[in-house]
Amino acid sequence: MAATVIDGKAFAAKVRERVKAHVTRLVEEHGVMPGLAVVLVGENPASEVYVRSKGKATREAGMKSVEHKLDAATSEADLLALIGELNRDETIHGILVQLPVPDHIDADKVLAAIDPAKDVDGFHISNVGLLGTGQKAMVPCTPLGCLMMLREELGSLSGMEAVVIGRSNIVGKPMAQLLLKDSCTVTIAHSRTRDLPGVVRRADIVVAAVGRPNMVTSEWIKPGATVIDVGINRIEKPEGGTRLVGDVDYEDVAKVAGAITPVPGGVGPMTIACLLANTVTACCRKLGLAEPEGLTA
Ligand SMILES: Nc1nc(=O)c2c([nH]1)NC[C@@H]1CN(c3ccc(C(=O)N[C@@H](CCC(=O)O)C(=O)O)cc3)C=[N+]21
Ligand SMILES: [Mg+2]
Repeated sequence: MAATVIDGKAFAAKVRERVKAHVTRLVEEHGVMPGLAVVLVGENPASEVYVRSKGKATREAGMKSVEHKLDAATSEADLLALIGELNRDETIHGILVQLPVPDHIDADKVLAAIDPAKDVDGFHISNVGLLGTGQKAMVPCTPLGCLMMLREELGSLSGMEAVVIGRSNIVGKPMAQLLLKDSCTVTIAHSRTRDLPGVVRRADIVVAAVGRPNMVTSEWIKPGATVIDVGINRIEKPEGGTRLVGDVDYEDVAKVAGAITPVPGGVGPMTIACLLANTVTACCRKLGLAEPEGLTA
């Protein structure tokens, strides 16, 4: 039986509608328009595409969108000064500094300078610590989007075996925390894991976030498992040009999985929807309002 395709694009559209409804309420009942600032340092064509689509999605949701494009030679001090201004700006509820930043800038220092309450990426150590101790945090957008899709597809995740492939601070580790919070038995596997296929074969839920095109194949997958593909790899096509593929060999894995996310059209659109969701959440928290329904973990 062929796997169910988890339509991230369609689900993201639903989340964005929810975001829009909350934004309308915030504007009409509280006179506050949530604002998101995205900061991009240097020229990277892929990053510029993401920044543009984030800005467009933000405006479509009825929110304020501010983009700061800084020269690649911008000093760390100037970037920190801009973050300070955005921290103090009452019209800005969310701040995202697009990663990676150029080598002469210390990313950890930059992330630590963002007001944790405005840290819509959830990368500040204070949010990392809050999430890790089960407290109210800002949750990183990609793992949050993956969790929303898993809950939508599977209902309760309680007791399930989850294997996260990849141990990055932006996906693997926070993903594992969220799955643990939903009472999964969680394994974080990575490049040094012995018998990676054998470990992944135990999983009811597989989240692949390694950055290796088509690495996960059908022999790794327990029949019926739910597979979330976080990879976004641009590869050369034999006939010229490039195409986007995930970390999962989609055609192959779809033959045995119960459900699978495509690339593109899976995790990517959900990441952007969750960025908007986090901006609304940050705004609601600042105003002392209840957590916005359907937008948090
Ligand atoms: N501080 C920070 N936060 C981020 O969240 C962040 C970042 N830095 N740096 C770059 C990555 C990348 N990223 C993506 C978001 C959406 C898609 C997306 O919507 N992708 C579409 C396809 C887009 C295309 O065709 O290129 C899809 O998967 O369907 C992709 C990638 C967020 N990132
Ligand atoms: Mg790794």
